[in-house]
Amino acid sequence: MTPRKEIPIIDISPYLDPSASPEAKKKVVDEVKSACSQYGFLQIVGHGVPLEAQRGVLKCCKTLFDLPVEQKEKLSLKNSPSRHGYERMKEQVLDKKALADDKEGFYIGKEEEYAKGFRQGPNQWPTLPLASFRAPITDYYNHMLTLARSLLEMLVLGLGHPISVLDSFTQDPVQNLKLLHYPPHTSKDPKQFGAGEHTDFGAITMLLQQPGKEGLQVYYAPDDEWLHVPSVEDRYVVNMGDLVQKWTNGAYRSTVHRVVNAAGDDRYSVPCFYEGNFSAKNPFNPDDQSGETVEEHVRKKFDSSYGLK
Ligand SMILES: O=C(O)CCC(=O)C(=O)O
Ligand SMILES: [Fe+2]
Repeated sequence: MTPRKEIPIIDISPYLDPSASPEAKKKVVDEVKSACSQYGFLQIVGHGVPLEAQRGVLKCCKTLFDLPVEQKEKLSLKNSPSRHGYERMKEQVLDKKALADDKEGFYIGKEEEYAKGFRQGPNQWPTLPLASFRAPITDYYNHMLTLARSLLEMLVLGLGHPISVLDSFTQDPVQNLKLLHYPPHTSKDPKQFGAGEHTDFGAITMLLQQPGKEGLQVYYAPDDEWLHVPSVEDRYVVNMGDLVQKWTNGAYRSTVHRVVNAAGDDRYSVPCFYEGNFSAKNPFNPDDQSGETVEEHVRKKFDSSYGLK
């Protein structure tokens, strides 16, 4: 019997350690490259994000989603030109062949003073004490920016590019946290998912799951099977979005995945979507400047999943 496939688990700490040898760093880059080519997904440890920051953001999920629904509705993403804020239960349809997603969510981006456009504007903060929401969220957001930068470096190095190709792409980057709450499923309809089948829209996603609360499934085409991803404290799941697949001509894959809440009770998770500079075209290949910008691509997919325009 062939062993069951699993998403590779990679310790990236040698890459982050200034005193590690070039060989040790290259080994990490090679492992990341191989996971992105075969699965489009990896699990990472040794990532440098403090445990308190991870626990803090998961606690914010409970704090936010426990608020009365009227209070959450006041923060609807539909009120915000930048589309920050609250997604009510069953508001998003990630798979149009399935039922609406059995989840609620809350988007937080970089705090801007005024509305600049899609994904770039002020956040809609709930009325909660600074220390119980905005402060831990902001701290976590900044850790994600640092992690994204390191991951992107490994991705470009894996394809033989110098790190400098990232210079303009990582300038003023758009990045969004999404707090997610999956209640226990009440429907037994086989078309009901917590999150329907989809690929992520942007560049890379860094996903934090509530430890022990499983639900993420990744489609592995060679075996035509869904791989169940474990949920282990201090381990991130990283995946490539559509843009990276397009920019690398498929060398790194953007893989279909979905969520079925297997926890038996509430499940919280926090994906962080790193999109990069919104006017970028192809940071992996400066000669390929055809096609859409990051903003055009992400906006189209986002709007379609919420039935906006
Ligand atoms: O909650 C999860 O485990 C994954 C969520 C996801 O795939 C997404 O929000 O794009
Ligand atoms: Fe996703």
